[in-house]
Amino acid sequence: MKVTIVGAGNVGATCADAIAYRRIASEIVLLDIREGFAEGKALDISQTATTLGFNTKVTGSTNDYSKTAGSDVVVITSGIPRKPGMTREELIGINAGIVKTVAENVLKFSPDTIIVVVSNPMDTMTYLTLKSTGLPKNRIIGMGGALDGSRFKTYLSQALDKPANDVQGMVIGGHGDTTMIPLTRLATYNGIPVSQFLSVEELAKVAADTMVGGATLTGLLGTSAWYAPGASVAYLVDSILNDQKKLIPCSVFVEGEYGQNDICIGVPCVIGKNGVEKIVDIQLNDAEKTLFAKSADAVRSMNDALKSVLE
Ligand SMILES: NC(=O)C1=CN([C@@H]2O[C@H](COP(=O)(O)OP(=O)(O)OC[C@H]3O[C@@H](n4cnc5c(N)ncnc54)[C@H](O)[C@@H]3O)[C@@H](O)[C@H]2O)C=CC1
Ligand SMILES: O=C([O-])CC(=O)C(=O)O
Repeated sequence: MKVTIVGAGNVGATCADAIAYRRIASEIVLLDIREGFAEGKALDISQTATTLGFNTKVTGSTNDYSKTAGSDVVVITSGIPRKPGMTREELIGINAGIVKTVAENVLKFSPDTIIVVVSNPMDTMTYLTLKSTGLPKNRIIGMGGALDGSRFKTYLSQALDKPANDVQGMVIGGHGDTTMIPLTRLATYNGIPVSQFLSVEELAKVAADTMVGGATLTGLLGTSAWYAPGASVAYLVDSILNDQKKLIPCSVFVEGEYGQNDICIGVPCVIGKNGVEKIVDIQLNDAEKTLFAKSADAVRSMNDALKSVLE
């Protein structure tokens, strides 16, 4: 199975590293516009093969898409990341043009691929990819919910003082500082509602910390995060390539689900070899429904900014 990752920067290279190390694919191509950069990252990752014990072929390419031919999955991480004090939405002006061109180039050589969109603002870039390529909606997947969920579970585990892998939880809605919806009501510690252990105030703090999880890291690092994002992409790619049918919140095109139409937004999806195989309808309560509708309005209004790019 072949995976191409466009953008060999922090997230792209980390994701390639995780996919190789975890033996998720047999071949990885990293592509970047910076001369020699993707080749360098690929060579460095290749040289971990014997110490980490994988045989995945990892190669790099400077903007030569013919090397990506026949990819089963293409991950788009090309574009600029935010700096402290910025929102993801502020990246739209530069990233929209990059993502649109990259998607066009990728499809010339891998017409049957599934595209995973990572570049921010991710929900908007996912919608742009869907509209500009005209691909069926099951083959365009925005990655955000897997990462937001992993942050949510980390903050929950810290509040509970319990191991992270004993905690279950999900984040739906937009992948934005104000649009994310951590579903605290449904989060559990090994199946026991976390509300049995944490106060309303403690749960509200976990939710608030989760929502600004990316901004907190951007403030600490001076650019946005990459270890958890890269690992989250690998987790998603694994479910596609190995047909694991994991339930992962992803930004996908909705047609009536959760009461919304004509946007890409984070909803729980079964992810397998066909990409998005099912959107799972969770019974939200009234407060959650209101939050989801508000999140969808914000995501929709960002799509208006794409009009000139989509013309
Ligand atoms: N959806 C999510 O959960 C997350 C999204 N992101 C987003 O992912 C994107 C990448 O972030 P980083 O890797 O940290 O940035 P980075 O700056 O480290 O890497 C981006 C790479 O894209 C390359 N690039 C730019 N234009 C290109 C083009 N036309 N073709 C090929 N390559 C091109 C650059 O040369 C650079 O190497 C950002 O937009 C960031 O906001 C980051 C973390 C999580
Ligand atoms: O915060 C950012 O800009 C990058 C991102 O999407 C994340 O780490 O969640």
